[in-house]
Amino acid sequence: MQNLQFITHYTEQYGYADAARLALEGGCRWIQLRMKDASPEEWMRTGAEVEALCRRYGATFILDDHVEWVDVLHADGVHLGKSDMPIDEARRLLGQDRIIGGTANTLEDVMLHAVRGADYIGCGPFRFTTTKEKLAPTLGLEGYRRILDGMKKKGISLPLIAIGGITKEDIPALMETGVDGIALSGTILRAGSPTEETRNILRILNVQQS
Ligand SMILES: Cc1ncc(COP(=O)(O)OP(=O)(O)O)c(N)n1
Ligand SMILES: Cc1ncsc1CCOP(=O)(O)O
Ligand SMILES: [Mg+2]
Repeated sequence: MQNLQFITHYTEQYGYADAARLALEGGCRWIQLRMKDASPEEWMRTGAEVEALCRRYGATFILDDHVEWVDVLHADGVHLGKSDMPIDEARRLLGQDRIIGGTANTLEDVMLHAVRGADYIGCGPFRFTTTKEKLAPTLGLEGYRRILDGMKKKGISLPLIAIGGITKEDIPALMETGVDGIALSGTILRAGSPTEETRNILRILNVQQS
């Protein structure tokens, strides 16, 4: 599993597919297409575009929320939160070969996802972010330490990626907590060059993991 997931977000400067392309050009190989409030037509059009980009770069392509479009858009999987389809139901529909990620804010969330058959956990938010509305309580570094320690004690070894308001400067300390990777949107999209920023972030991540 990759240690950097880029999550699309619409900005004045970049559309969803442009954002994905910039992250891919910078070396990211795990893209989540997240388009809150997009119409089914936009999902089909942009989803096809991002799928083609991911294939060209050999990247993993997952959808936010929409289990029903994983097959249609030839996605590799889906990311599901608390108000989305339960992971065990998605697993029954998608089979063992698709990737299913689950959102967690507590150890209890992680335990439920583990029992229901998630492949990885998106755990956060690390800190406040404007990219998502209705945020769960922020975790900070201590929150990740606590959850990872609980997972160890329970014998849960699912990959856990940190998410929410993460900046480049946060990466060393976050990786020190033992998380397996990070998911980013704003930090990459706000950079002068999202492609160069992605490259720099991957460099920091890979130094941390070597
Ligand atoms: C990697 C990752 N982690 C968490 C989330 C949040 O998912 P969810 O709680 O369903 O919220 P929305 O993204 O659907 O607004 C995520 N998308 N990706
Ligand atoms: C989708 C999501 N879930 C929790 S925080 C978040 C947004 C992450 O984006 P950013 O890196 O811009 O804070
Ligand atoms: Mg969701």
